[in-house]
Amino acid sequence: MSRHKIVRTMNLADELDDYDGDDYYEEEENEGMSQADKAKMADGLRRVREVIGDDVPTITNDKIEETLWYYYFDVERSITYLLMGATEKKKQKKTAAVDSSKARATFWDTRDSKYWRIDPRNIDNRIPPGVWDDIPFGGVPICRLAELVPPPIPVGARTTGLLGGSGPQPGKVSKLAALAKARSKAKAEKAAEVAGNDSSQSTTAVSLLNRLSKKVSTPIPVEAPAPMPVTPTPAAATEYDPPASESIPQQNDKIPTEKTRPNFIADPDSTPKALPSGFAKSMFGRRLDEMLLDLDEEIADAQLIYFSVAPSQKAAAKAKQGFEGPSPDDVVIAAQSQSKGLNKGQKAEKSSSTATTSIQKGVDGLKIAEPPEKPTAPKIARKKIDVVAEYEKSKAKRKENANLVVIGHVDAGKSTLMGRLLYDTGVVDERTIQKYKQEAEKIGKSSFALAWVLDQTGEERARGVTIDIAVNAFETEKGRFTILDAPGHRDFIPNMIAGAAQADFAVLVIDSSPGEFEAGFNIRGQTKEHALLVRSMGVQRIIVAVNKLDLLHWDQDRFDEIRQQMSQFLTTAGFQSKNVSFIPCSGLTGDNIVRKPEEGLVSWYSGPTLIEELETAKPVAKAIEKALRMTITDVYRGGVTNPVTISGRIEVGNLQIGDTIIGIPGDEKATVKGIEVDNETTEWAVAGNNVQLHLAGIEMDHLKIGDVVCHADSPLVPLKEFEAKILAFESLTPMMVDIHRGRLNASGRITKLVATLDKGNGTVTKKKPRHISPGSLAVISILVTGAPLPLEKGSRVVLRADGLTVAAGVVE
Ligand SMILES: Nc1nc2c(ncn2[C@@H]2O[C@H](COP(=O)(O)OP(=O)(O)OP(=O)(O)O)[C@@H](O)[C@H]2O)c(=O)[nH]1
Repeated sequence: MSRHKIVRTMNLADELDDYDGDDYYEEEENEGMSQADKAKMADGLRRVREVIGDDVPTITNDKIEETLWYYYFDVERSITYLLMGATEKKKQKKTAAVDSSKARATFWDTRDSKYWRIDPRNIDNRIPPGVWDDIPFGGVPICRLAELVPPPIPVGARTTGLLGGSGPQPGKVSKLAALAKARSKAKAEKAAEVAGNDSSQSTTAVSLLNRLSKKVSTPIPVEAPAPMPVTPTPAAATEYDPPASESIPQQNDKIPTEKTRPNFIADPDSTPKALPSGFAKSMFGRRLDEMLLDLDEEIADAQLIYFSVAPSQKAAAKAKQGFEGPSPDDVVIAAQSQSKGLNKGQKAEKSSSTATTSIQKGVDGLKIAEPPEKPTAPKIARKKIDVVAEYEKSKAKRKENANLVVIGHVDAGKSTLMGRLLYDTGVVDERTIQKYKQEAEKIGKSSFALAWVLDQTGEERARGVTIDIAVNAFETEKGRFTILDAPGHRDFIPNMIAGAAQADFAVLVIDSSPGEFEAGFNIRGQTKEHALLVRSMGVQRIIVAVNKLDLLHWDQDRFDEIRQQMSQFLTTAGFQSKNVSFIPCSGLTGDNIVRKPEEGLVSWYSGPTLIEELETAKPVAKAIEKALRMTITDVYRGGVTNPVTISGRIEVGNLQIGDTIIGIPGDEKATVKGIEVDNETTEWAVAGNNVQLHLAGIEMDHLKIGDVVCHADSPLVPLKEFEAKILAFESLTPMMVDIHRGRLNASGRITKLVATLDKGNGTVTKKKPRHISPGSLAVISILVTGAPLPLEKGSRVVLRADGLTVAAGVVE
């Protein structure tokens, strides 16, 4: 079954329930050699020795272990490499050539080992025959080696789910969020059960009946006890406050009011005695009271409440005992009022003086916890840097960062292609790929080894499907790129929207194999939906990677056919043809990604590789002098010295250390005490930078994913109702919609269809249309059903309904 078919047929709820997602991380976190690794190493060493023997002097145990480690304990490859190395050495002695290990050592020296990624043996063509036969990886030209940065902190949704933002999140939640919620609820319930949660036992009818029915196995003849008059005790009325569901009032019953509610505990003799329900009678009959006496008190008490019958004397007496004397709260309140009275010079009443003394004693030992003080913003010097001028000066020195979102239909090969890009640029090393390959093989998904570079969570790997945006970065001689690998599956489109909201340009991956391009391109496919969405989110430049051409023996006709159909569609979707390009490639084999193709494709294609095309795609100039706007993608503790750190991409404006900021819709201010751009500390940052801000004077709880960071003196004003210019993907009428802004989504309603517009010049073609047809440009009015959303003129929004993207556009 193809992977997307598996996805379609699987029950996500079950999958989520079954999966214990952290397996993959556990191993990652283990920096040293684990016991399992040690065992594998010992076994590998033994097996290599069995084949090679002990008589090759250059092959030491250390060498074998090093090789096994490098090939992730693959004995066969290690043997091939070691034997080839020995042969090489002999040759080198004769020719006095450079010692390969020396060359390797030099390479190591010149680079920070942390960033060392490329095996030089791939570069100088000394690859042992057969080593890579079944792995089409490697072969990175030396000119492509780049100084590489570790990926930035992954976006918050990896840990926090789809929703974020301050304030309530009313209305519908996405399917994934709902599943996650259900899963945690189930877990919590399970935990409560295990812990023997008394309160749930006493109020849960089912569990109670289960317990009772275990104790009472034989039915008992029915005879109802005589009804008792209700004698309410108003003084202690609040001690019993049954939930509405506990007793169903009979037709002539008066619903007990606050004053008339009975006091079971204070006076057992005056306890109201109602008739047991029919169900109770049939279960327990006349012996109901006696049975209650026999049961343990805890069950008896619960039974008392559930069946609304008289309490057992024993249970009531015990309960009464427990409530004799003042409660701890009473003690505190009495002491407080007494001390207040004393402060005012009032004399304490003589009759209560004894009690007061004992209360006072008790109070002396008590302390009322003060609410934690809000951290005060320390004075952080603001250097009054002219950020715009500094940015202009630094432009020549700095490599520009571009965010690229990778989009396309499910299974088009997005993650594999990006894994390949990261591998061939050296961000991911050979050993990691080998490890992924072996692990993927174990679960029958060996072709996903490269995709696992991006698909890091257990869920994603187990299912072979990208769920959330993965963030990675790589650098070339000309630029720095942040990859946002978006999920292709339609269930995870909200995550894809979050990625598109931060992108400068898009790489649209197309599976060129027969039937697959068509599946993605049809009305239910994601190729069109993704392309429309990114354009609606403001992305102007799109690179179409016509992928998996290796499966078609680099068929030029197929490439031309796809190019022709896609060009037509992308132009109608609003992309200018100068901003659209097509790259034939294979993520799996690596042809035309970083490495120029050597055969097949080369017979008819001489254009740029994907990476060359990326280097030409300059991000659009940002408004760095305008008011600061940055959507928070993560909030976390950045260490002891940085208790509150946020990350995100500055969309507009600039900021510097010492600035006072506010996260809208929250109202707490904070001071910026440190800034990191692409993991380097800096004093200022501008629009387009992916930043981490270390904050002072605020607590974590006051900032949420999805909040918009502004300068405190120019905050955004959240909107409850707004007009938006949108492109309709589906037919629109006044209807309920989910409003997506980046990673946030909230429920709303289209209240008015204001007008349809001419696509060419934006003039009004019809006022107050009765509906808006798919493909039309229109202005509509939207009401947010919950709390106002952090939106303003120019904010990009996407509207979804019933799992479909129905429109996208810009707030007017
Ligand atoms: N032959 C061939 N197979 C490929 C190529 N690229 C990807 N695949 C295979 O296609 C399958 C799906 O690849 P992924 O990279 O997971 O696809 P994806 O688009 O990221 O999937 P989602 O994120 O779940 O939508 C895997 O089995 C890959 O090995 C390619 O260029 N050639």
